[in-house]
Amino acid sequence: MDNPGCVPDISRPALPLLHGQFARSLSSTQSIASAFGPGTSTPSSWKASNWLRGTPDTSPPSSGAGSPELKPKPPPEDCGVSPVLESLGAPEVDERVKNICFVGAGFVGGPTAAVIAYHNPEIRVNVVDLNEQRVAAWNSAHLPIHEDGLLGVVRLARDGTLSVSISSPELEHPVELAARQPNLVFSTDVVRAIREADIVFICVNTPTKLHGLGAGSMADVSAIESASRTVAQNARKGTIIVEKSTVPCGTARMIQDTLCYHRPDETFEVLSNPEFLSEGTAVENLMNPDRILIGSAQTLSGFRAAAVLGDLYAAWVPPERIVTVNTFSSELAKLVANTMLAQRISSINAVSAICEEIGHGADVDDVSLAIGKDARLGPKFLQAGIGFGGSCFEKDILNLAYLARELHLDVVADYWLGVLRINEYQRQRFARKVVHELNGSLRGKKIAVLGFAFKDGTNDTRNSIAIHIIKDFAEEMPQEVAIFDPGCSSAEIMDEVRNAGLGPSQAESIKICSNWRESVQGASVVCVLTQWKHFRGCRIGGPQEPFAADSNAINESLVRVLQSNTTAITEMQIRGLEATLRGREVSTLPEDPLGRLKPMSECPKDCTSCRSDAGTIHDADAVDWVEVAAMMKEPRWVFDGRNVVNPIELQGLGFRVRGIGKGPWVT
Ligand SMILES: NC(=O)C1=CN([C@@H]2O[C@H](COP(=O)(O)OP(=O)(O)OC[C@H]3O[C@@H](n4cnc5c(N)ncnc54)[C@H](O)[C@@H]3O)[C@@H](O)[C@H]2O)C=CC1
Ligand SMILES: O=C(O)[C@H]1O[C@H](OP(=O)(O)OP(=O)(O)OC[C@H]2O[C@@H](n3ccc(=O)[nH]c3=O)[C@H](O)[C@@H]2O)[C@H](O)[C@@H](O)[C@@H]1O
Repeated sequence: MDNPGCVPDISRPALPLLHGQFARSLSSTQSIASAFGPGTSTPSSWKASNWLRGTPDTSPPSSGAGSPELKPKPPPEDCGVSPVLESLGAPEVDERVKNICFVGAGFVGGPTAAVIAYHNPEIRVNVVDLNEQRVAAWNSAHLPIHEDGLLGVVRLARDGTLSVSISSPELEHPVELAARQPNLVFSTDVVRAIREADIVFICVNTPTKLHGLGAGSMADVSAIESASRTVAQNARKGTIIVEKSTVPCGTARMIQDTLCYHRPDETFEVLSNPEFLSEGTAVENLMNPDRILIGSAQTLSGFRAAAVLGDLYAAWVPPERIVTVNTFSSELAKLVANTMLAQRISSINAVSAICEEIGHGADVDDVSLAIGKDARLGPKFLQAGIGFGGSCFEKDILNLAYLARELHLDVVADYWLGVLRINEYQRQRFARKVVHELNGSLRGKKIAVLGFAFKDGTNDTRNSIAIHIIKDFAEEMPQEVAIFDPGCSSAEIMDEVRNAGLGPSQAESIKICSNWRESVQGASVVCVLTQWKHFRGCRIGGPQEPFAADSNAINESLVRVLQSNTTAITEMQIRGLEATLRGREVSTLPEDPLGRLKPMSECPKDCTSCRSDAGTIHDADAVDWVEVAAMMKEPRWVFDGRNVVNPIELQGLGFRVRGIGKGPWVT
């Protein structure tokens, strides 16, 4: 289509052009100055990106709407992003981003929007979703996602705060912290939110395709297509579009095509800004990200858009952690990051199989410890277990392998698919060994399953390894499989069980318990399938983690800020202050030591979420293995699929314990 308004984008070649065209494009970390050749400075007459709608601006970079004076600056010399951002300048004050929109209020959209809103109090953040129930939950006291610290962040940005007076021995006199206005809004009004936005983040789901071409391996981008269409039809001129979802390489180009089709006379910048948070630690990851990756077209307006997006993050992320590359590299990097993390898990799980067979005390945890000390390998993601679950690793590996196949790189595709083969092998091995140790039959036996979520710290049950293992157990016709998970509601677990394709009699044997006692009572075997710390035991196990307060004194620079100008204080500084107070005042409410949060409105009397929350156990309900020993049938088998229990101590209590990668299974 003849489309003069569409900016040519060298970062979005069609797949067949990948090699040639990319080789000719700018190198990913090239600064804008070098793009114009040696000795050439950034031209002052370049066309500003459309969102600015004004005269080109070459002033120094903005300090971010939410952090006027206190942002860590200047960036170090080796910073990956600063040359680009510095050379581009910042928008005029009255042209700064005022309104952003997240399309998709899921595991990524909700928490990411909340943290951006939290750190940018002057920007209105609209989060929209087609799912009314989900939106209603985001507007209530019962968020649809259980993540440590999320409710506090959401309440603060969504409801605003009270003004508070702070007194402390370090301060000469009490200081007033002004009330904060609400700036986070959840709604189903997708069109309106898009119309009002300067930046639109697309955070919709991208599962693996289930039907038709590429079924079982290709990503289903229909939600991206639909969201992009709505954006293309409604976005204001010059709105920056950001793909936050994990997508196949080339999706930014597809979004750009949709925009060009609907708005042929206008230009829009499409950025890739993949998310790297892990569930269970989402708030911590968003507050302290290893990096923020921004992929843009390697054009002036592409760099400019990247700088505008980077500025949102610069409110709390140190500039050297904001990395800019081209769009395609960014899309690919996300798939590669997940694939390589999964590859590490499969590698250590492959080692665990060797340890189990080799005997002589070989222990996979010792191997992890030993190799993790090598700085080149590092200690993370070396925990052997029953395999990785969750909604992303498998689909992203399939996505990368599909790309390799499309490019006729079959050996490469097979290499990555090996990661999935080991994952499946690992969980099948676990289920088979349980049956084998129980004399080859589960008939008439009760199996207690502790843990259903795909990992601890989350209520996400999507693609959990547990359901596959439970299915294998159910096929052995046991008397009962009694599942307990401290983070998931019965309804969530039941949904997964229903979708697992079990026959009626197998499904009948499955029971979901509201506490661990119910699950282990009369069981012949306990299988630990999620690494919840509750399962380590309340009377045994490792030492309690110390309270993580950095310092017990309010540092001098904070005292200066508090005493001179509390309007300049950032949420990051208030967090530091709160951590200090928490360490000092153990009696104060831990989540809100300054008392800034507004009281929440009461739920209706018949609130079902209140009822199911009441059934959720907390730290006080850690499993008591001494009690378990008295409740189980002998010989009291424990199969620890996550290596969370202390086998020596449990053996001392009369259990027969089998862990992952710990010596021969058959004694
Ligand atoms: N779950 C995770 O921990 C991570 C996920 N990702 C990626 O982020 C993306 C989103 O993942 P999740 O948040 O887990 O998915 P999700 O399924 O929890 O949320 C997606 C939301 O988008 C909504 N939606 C779909 N189409 C829409 C439309 N046209 N308009 C408005 N709303 C629409 C759905 O109703 C749903 O609530 C995926 O690509 C995923 O791979 C990336 C990093 C971490
Ligand atoms: O794109 C995504 O969705 C996200 O996928 C993963 O995050 P997540 O799946 O939430 O959780 P992980 O902590 O990575 O755990 C995934 C699975 O691997 C398992 N795992 C993890 C680490 C380990 O050492 N061993 C191990 O078996 C976990 O139990 C879990 O089942 C990545 O860690 C995130 O960086 C990424 O953003």
